[in-house]
Amino acid sequence: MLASCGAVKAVYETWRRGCLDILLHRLDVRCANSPVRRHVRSASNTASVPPLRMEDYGVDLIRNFSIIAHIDHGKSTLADRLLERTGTVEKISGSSSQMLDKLKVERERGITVKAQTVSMLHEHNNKTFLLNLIDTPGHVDFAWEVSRSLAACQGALLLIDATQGVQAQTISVGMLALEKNLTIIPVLNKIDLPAADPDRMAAQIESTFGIGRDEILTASAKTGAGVDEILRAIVDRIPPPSGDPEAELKALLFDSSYDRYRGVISLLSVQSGRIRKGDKILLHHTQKKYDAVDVGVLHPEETPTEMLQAGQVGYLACNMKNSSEAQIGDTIFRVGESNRGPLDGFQPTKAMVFAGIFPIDSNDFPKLEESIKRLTLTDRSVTIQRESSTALGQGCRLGFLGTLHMDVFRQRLEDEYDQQILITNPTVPFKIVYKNGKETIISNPNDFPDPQDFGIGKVQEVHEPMVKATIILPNTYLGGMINLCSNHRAEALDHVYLDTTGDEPRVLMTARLPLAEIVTDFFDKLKKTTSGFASFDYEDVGYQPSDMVKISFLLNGRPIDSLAIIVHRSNSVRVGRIWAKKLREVVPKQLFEVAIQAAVGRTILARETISAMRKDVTAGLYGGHYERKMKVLEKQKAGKKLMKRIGNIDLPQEAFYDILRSNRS
Ligand SMILES: Nc1nc2c(ncn2[C@@H]2O[C@H](COP(=O)(O)OP(=O)(O)OP(=O)(O)O)[C@@H](O)[C@H]2O)c(=O)[nH]1
Repeated sequence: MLASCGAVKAVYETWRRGCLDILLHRLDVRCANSPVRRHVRSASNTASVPPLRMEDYGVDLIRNFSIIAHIDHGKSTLADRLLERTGTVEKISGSSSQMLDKLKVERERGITVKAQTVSMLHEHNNKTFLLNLIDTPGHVDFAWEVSRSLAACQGALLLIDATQGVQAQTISVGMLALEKNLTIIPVLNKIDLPAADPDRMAAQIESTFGIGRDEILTASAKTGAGVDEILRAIVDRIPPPSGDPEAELKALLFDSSYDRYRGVISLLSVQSGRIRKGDKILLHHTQKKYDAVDVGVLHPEETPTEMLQAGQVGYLACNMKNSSEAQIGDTIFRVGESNRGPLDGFQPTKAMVFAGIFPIDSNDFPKLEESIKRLTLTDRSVTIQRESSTALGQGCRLGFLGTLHMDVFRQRLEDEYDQQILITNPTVPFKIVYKNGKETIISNPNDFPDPQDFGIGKVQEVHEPMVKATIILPNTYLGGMINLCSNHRAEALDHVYLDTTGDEPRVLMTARLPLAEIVTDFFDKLKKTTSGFASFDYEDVGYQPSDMVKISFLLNGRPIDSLAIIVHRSNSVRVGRIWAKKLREVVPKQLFEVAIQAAVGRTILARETISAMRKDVTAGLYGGHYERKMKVLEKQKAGKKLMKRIGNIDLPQEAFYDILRSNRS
């Protein structure tokens, strides 16, 4: 982990600007002089270092692969070892470890949220191979990143912690790789740990994926043991990409980022033909034309090359100023060629969790909106819509792939854009089915129909999104977990034993759960119930009718729109009471009595009362110093700016902050 936030920000900015010498110096990455290492260079000293000749790497010398695994099983650490062992960088240590986790949020939380690409050169049987590695996130919320990355690969290292074995995400990412017909190389990692049990874990891999034990490698990404065998397996087992460099250009745009000087930088995987610096290119989706100003590979930083050809993965800068023009999954053609048969793109992402984001000071909305737009350039899975609230002013309603995704986005807004924000309670998208057959999806509780719209009104019913949850846990915790799921409206609970060897058999449990139940405190409860020994994954399985209601919270009869929530009717009284109590703690006393109510339509579920503040009868009796009085008045005025008015009640911004935070924790 880097020493301080400032240092991380500076390094990150430097990296973005392409001041590579400075970055390499800071990361303590130095070049060595071996024939392969001579390319460990910086873009700024290309005069002294021979450029990479991409034409030397025909498809038979290319291997495109990804590392996939459950969270924390060691992907980024293994990526570091591969970078070292191939001489792409010199020894990685201390602050520069987990080189591919570049974002501050990744370094602080120790998780990968953004897939990264890096090209390495590797000598094998007297030939130099070009290995393109795509490091992917492990958490379910970032499965879209994994899926996109796999589209540019022919093989995947499926990493499994030899002390923990197969976990929920091992299954989901492994299955994703199998679906995409990738060659899987299973690797049991962390064999240096005394608790490692490679034989037992190999049996799990065999029973889960049907992969023979003789195909399973063992390694320690920490010590470097087994890394040479992994490199050998990458070259020997993963098939080279197909594609004819002499054919017309077709390249898949699989990721993009924004550089404030050069505009959009796209990552592409060339499927056929060549793309050269200076080429005139065409993007299929927008039919817009650009000049390829710079092409190259990430080695590990941007290294310009003359061209990229079939089978290769690299970056492209083409003076694209508007990031929405770089559609992820789009095909890049060359102007003047037939431009037929665009490549299969990607399934668009589906936001599973929505929340409103508001500036602490309403005057900061334009800055906040700009920052959100910039940040979404590096994370295209976020959806944005403007939203305005009587309580919180102008803001944006954003859609995320999950609650961790939402939290990471919030942290990136704070870290990278210095924004101070309020974020409302997450809500899932509900489907409103009308009697005339129409359907709408709502992502904001304030759009939920009123109770009178049901029954004889125009609304037929409400549907909520469901997920199929997969939980892997030691047998001891099975009873507790079944209870937890049942308390969260789970259906179709089932379980099978993954293995029956060892002291503690492990169970794979499945259940159908409402998504709304897992976006609140489910993960915390799951951790507590299983002492942190369970792993959890879920997939979307569509909508089903459900008896949902909207709870509004009122202050002296006036609703606070930003606090409204949608819950299942069976939970409404309990949730209404808890929230009314929490509100009582954060709403300051006024000169009059304040009634806090939780209500579904006109039905009051809970009420709390804040008694009136006693008037200070001595106020004004003592003259005091004029300047001091003015100072106090000025201070109050500044404070008032951050106050939000609900009816005749002034609420400090912190009250919203506290209540919204307490509901997330
Ligand atoms: N003892 C030991 N520790 C390891 C090994 N590989 C990784 N670790 C440690 O395991 C933890 C997680 O490693 P990461 O490389 O961040 O795991 P990851 O899979 O990239 O994690 P995400 O990006 O969050 O999915 C870190 O503390 C590593 O130092 C290993 O072979 N042996």
